[in-house]
Amino acid sequence: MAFFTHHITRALSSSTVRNAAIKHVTVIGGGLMGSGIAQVAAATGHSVVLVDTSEDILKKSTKGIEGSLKRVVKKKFADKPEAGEEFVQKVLKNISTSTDAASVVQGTDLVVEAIAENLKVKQSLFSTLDKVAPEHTIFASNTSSLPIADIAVSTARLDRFGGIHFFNPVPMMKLVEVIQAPGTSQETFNALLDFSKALGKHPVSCKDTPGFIVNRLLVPYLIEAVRLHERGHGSKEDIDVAMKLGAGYPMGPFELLDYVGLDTSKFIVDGWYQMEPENPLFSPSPLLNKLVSEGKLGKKTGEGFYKYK
Ligand SMILES: CCCCCCC[C@H](O)CC(=O)SCCNC(=O)CCNC(=O)[C@H](O)C(C)(C)COP(=O)([O-])OP(=O)([O-])OC[C@H]1O[C@@H](n2cnc3c(N)ncnc32)[C@H](O)[C@@H]1OP(=O)([O-])[O-]
Ligand SMILES: NC(=O)c1ccc[n+]([C@@H]2O[C@H](COP(=O)([O-])OP(=O)(O)OC[C@H]3O[C@@H](n4cnc5c(N)ncnc54)[C@H](O)[C@@H]3O)[C@@H](O)[C@H]2O)c1
Repeated sequence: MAFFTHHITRALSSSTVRNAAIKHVTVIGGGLMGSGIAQVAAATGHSVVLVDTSEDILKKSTKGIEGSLKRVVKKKFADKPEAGEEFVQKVLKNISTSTDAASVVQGTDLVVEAIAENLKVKQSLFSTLDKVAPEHTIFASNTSSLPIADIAVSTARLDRFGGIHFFNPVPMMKLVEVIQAPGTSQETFNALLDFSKALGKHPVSCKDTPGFIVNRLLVPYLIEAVRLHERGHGSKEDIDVAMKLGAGYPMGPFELLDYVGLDTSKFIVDGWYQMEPENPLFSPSPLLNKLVSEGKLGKKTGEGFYKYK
């Protein structure tokens, strides 16, 4: 069995990794992003514990990771399928799973949080973990749109708290935005940059500004595509084709929204509306709200703007 339930005792005690490179990583949230982050961390030799709320979800996460790894090795080990299979098994052995975050952070150097895009839920998680995680453990959020400082304030380790924003699909997307909040120490920031590089990613530095770099530009574009369609000015199919063939995007805006997840997209737009209520771009979108209320959350549920079944 490639995946095993986490045992609290670890071979390496927390004190031996103090000030050393990040080796043990706890990823909280085994959805689209957490699974991808766990996968690339394990594939680059880190020991990873992946945490979610139920064994059923974690089973789905591990199945997804295995499927994604197989896609990766199909290319990387095209001429050596046996070596590819060996690599998959080696990576899977680096990942254990747990439903109890507080009990597994003891030996961790870094906690990467990738749970729902909801400030209160993220604060509650970090506040709990702050009381049990070792002193040296760095906390980082993969939030798409929330200020890192607002999440960090739930802990007493502002200096060891930063942002690490990955892109979907994590195994394919090279970029990581590393965010230095006002309280983030230079040491923590450097550790997150080094960790991103160790994953084979290309980090860019970013201040704690809403949407960081990519989403500051991407969110207005995506939501404006929905508005354009809601106004009856273009079908979603034509808008998608237009942006792929006319602007060179790999996916059209509706395909990308489905790929990101409509629940996550709604969380982001609603959050920005609260932040900037005078900006009509972020006012509630009837179409987005309808799809989410119907449980049509995009590719992950089999239907969003498009059907995938
Ligand atoms: C309203 C507010 C919304 C805001 C949203 C913000 C969200 C967030 O904060 C930021 C983001 O992430 S923004 C989002 C940022 N993201 C973007 O913008 C993404 C834009 N899209 C793209 O870059 C491309 O379409 C893809 C790279 C996804 C797929 O490439 P493609 O060529 O179009 O199509 P293909 O034929 O399917 O795949 C080809 C091969 O790629 C490989 N592979 C693919 N997925 C894999 C995986 N999961 N695992 C492993 N491997 C994977 C595999 O080898 C596959 O070959 P296979 O033989 O089929 O196995
Ligand atoms: N989807 C994207 O394209 C994308 C890209 C970059 C960043 N993000 C951000 O990453 C985070 C996760 O997004 P996602 O798309 O992976 O969401 P998702 O819905 O696919 O997965 C979230 C997972 O977190 C789990 N979870 C929720 N509360 C939890 C808790 N208290 N403890 C443990 N697990 C918990 C859920 O069960 C679920 O499996 C969000 O903050 C989102 O904004 C998303």
